[in-house]
Amino acid sequence: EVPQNVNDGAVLKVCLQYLQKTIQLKDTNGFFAFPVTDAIAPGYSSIIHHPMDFSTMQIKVESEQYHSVGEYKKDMVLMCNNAMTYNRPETIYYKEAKRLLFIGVKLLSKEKLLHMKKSMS
Ligand SMILES: CC(=O)c1cc(-c2ccccc2)c2ncccn12
Repeated sequence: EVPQNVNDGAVLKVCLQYLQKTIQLKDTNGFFAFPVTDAIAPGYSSIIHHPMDFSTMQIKVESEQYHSVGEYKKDMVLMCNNAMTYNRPETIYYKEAKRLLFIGVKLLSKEKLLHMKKSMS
């Protein structure tokens, strides 16, 4: 019988891998797949001090740097807020960030997570 706390780390990792895959699928243009460079976004690194993107989040999931879904959600919200800070509202990047934020928050909602937890136990 595996003690529950050991199992919880494995369960969390499977949940985060599922959430990452599901949310990243919505980024159809791949705008959020990799860190934004100053080459494609002039002045980005002097405006955004805590950059975040899906490839960074993927590394953190695989190396078990997230200890809860809440910590993962914070990075997803940070990634979207960065895009809504740097880009003007009329740009596709801003609009895509807003859409991803809505999808992500809905997917990571309390009831969805409770349901997922139930289906895991
Ligand atoms: C996410 C973001 O802010 C972003 C992604 C991109 C992007 C564009 C093409 C390919 C990959 C990312 C981008 N280009 C200009 C200004 C902002 N961006």
